[in-house]
Amino acid sequence: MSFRIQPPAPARLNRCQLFGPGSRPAIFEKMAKSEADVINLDLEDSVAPDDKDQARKNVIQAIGDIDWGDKYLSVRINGLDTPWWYRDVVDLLEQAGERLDQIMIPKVGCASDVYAVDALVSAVEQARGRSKRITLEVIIESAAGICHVEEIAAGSPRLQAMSLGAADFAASMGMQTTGIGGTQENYYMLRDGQKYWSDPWHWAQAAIVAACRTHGLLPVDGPFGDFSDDEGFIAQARRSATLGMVGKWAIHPRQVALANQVFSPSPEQVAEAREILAAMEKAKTEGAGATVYKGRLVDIASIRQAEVIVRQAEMIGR
Ligand SMILES: CC(C)(COP(=O)(O)OP(=O)(O)OC[C@H]1O[C@@H](n2cnc3c(N)ncnc32)[C@H](O)[C@@H]1OP(=O)(O)O)[C@@H](O)C(=O)NCCC(=O)NCCSC(=O)C[C@H](O)C(=O)O
Ligand SMILES: [Mg+2]
Repeated sequence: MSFRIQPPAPARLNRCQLFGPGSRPAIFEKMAKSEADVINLDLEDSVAPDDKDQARKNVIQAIGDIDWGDKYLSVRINGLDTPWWYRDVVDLLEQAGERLDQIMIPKVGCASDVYAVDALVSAVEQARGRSKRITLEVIIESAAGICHVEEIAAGSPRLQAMSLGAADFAASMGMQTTGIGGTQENYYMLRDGQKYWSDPWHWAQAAIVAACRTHGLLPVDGPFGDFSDDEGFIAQARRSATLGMVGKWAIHPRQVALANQVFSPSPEQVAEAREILAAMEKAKTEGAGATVYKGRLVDIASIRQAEVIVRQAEMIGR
């Protein structure tokens, strides 16, 4: 281990982030009643330009009016290349109540983007005497974003989470795709005439997970566009969970339960992790740093792996 100890990510559940357009207030109550851990009210790409001002007003009102329970409440502002983002930040922090937890910044390309929003948030918080410190989440969804992912992850002490936005990422990279996330028809290896599909999102996800883990942030997988394809969503989510991501976006309510299921360790996984910890505890009393569990080696690194799963289980009360 480096002399610098890896900081822990915020200890809160982030298995599913349910999105809804700020221009569609009729669904806000339904979002609040969902099983999602995080709610993202959107002012960005799901809102048409002519609706931006009204969407902002809807969101500000809903933050105060709706009972959001114990959900982490986040608002996605417009990108820093638009004329709307500063007004989003200022109006949210001047007019929305203290129930707001987080601002999500889309299309972040460098650490200065995070700095700019942090500076504005800090000024308005101070001027208005807001007592709750707003946290930030960023979306990596451009070539610049992935190139600068580590400096972005270190960009502000307010940062708690980082998501991959597969749609804008694909566009920025010039990828020949139209589907949002999941298997891409033309991304395959050929052997003996058989196609073996690979995962074009893998490397970007791994880069995001590494940057997040280095700086104590929650790495999150973004949208899966085909909300009629439950199996495809689950497969994508399982790959993300295996790589170390803690959750995934839902762009339709039917995806919420799927994400919660994948990003909650199964009873079998939890039992096995606890058995490994017990086996290592016994090995320790016998003066050993390694032992055999179900015919395979477990050692001190296995303790750290098992602890990841036990920590997840404890957060969901298992
Ligand atoms: C995708 C949708 C437009 C579909 O809406 P709709 O046609 O109303 O769906 P259904 O008829 O199947 O709805 C069934 C019931 O569920 C309610 N509903 C719909 N959506 C939501 C929601 N998001 N949260 C809660 N409840 C919802 C309907 O009202 C129906 O209720 P009832 O009549 O009582 O049965 C819509 O789901 C939607 O707008 N989704 C969110 C889109 C969004 O926010 N997109 C932005 C995030 S993705 C992105 O930006 C890309 C990313 O940045 C990247 O680059 O990758
Ligand atoms: Mg996007």
